[in-house]
Amino acid sequence: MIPIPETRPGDGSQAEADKQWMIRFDKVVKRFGDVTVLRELDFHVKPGEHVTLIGPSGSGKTTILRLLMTLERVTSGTIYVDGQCLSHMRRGDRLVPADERHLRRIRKKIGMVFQQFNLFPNMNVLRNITEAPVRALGVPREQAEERARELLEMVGLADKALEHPSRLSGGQQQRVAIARALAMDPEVLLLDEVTSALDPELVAGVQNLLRDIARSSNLTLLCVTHEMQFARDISHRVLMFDKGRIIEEGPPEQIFNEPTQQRTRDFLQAVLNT
Ligand SMILES: Nc1ncnc2c1ncn2[C@@H]1O[C@H](COP(=O)(O)OP(=O)(O)OP(=O)(O)O)[C@@H](O)[C@H]1O
Repeated sequence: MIPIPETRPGDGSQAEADKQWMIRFDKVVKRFGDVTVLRELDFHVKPGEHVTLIGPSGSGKTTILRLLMTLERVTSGTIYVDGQCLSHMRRGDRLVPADERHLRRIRKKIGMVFQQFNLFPNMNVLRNITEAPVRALGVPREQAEERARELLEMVGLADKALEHPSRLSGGQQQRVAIARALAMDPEVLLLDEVTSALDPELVAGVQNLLRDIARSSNLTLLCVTHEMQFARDISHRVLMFDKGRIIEEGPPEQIFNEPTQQRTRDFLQAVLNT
C-alpha cells in the first residue's frame, strides 16, 4: 500500500491552513428542488491522498464530483480546491463571486473520468487527448501530440492513435478517457464509476491500469465506485455515505473488515451479494 502523504507544513495562517487540503468541503448543502442531496457535508482530502466514496444509490456521491467540476453549484457552504474557493475569489481585500476565469484556473487542476467515457465521437483518439491541452492550456499541438503518444503507450493503446472511438471496445474507450484526463496534467483525478458501463471481461484491465496510476503518481484521487475490491486496493481512506452524510470513514481494512455502523454492514452485505 502507498504511504498516506504527510500534511504539508504550514505557517499557521488561514491561507496556509486551506492549503493543507487539496479538497475541502465545508458545511456543503446541495438541494435539487425540495430534495436535499447533501446535508452540511464536511470532509477533507490531503494532497496525494486516495479517497473512495461508497454508499447506496442516490446518496449523493456523484453530486460531490459534479460540484468539484463546477457542473453543479452548492446551495450553501463552501468548497475549496488547493486552497481556492469555488464560489468566491479575492479582489483586493474583498471577497466577490467567482468569475469564469477563476473557475477555469481551478478546473485545470482537476481531471475527471466518467462512467460513459464521454469521448468526442467525431475526433480520432489522438485528437480526443490533445484537444483540451491545446485549446484550454495553449500547449503547442506538436508537444501535446508527443505527450498524448506517451500516455497512449502507458494505457496500452499506442497503435490506436488514429482510430475513432466507435472502433474501440468500451475498455479501450475508457483507457483513452483516462489518458485524456491525464493529458491536462491534473493534480486531482475524479473517477466516477469508471468500470460500471463495461462488459465484465474488460473491467479488470481498466482497474489494473488505475491501480498502477494510483501507485505511481502523486495525484489526489477521489473515486466513486461500487467495486469494493477496487476501493480496497486503491484507497487510503473510504467514506461511507448515506442520505447525503458521511456515516463512517476510515482506512479500507477498517471499513470493509470491521465497520462500526449497522448501515455500513447492511450496505456491504448487499453489494457483496450482488
Ligand atoms: N440534476 C439533478 N436534478 C434533480 N435531481 C438530481 C440531479 N442530480 C442528481 N439528482 C438527485 O440527487 C440524488 C443523488 O444523486 P447522485 O447521483 O449524487 O447519487 P449517487 O450516490 O452518486 O448514486 P449512484 O450510486 O446511483 O450513482 C438522487 O436522488 C438524484 O436523483
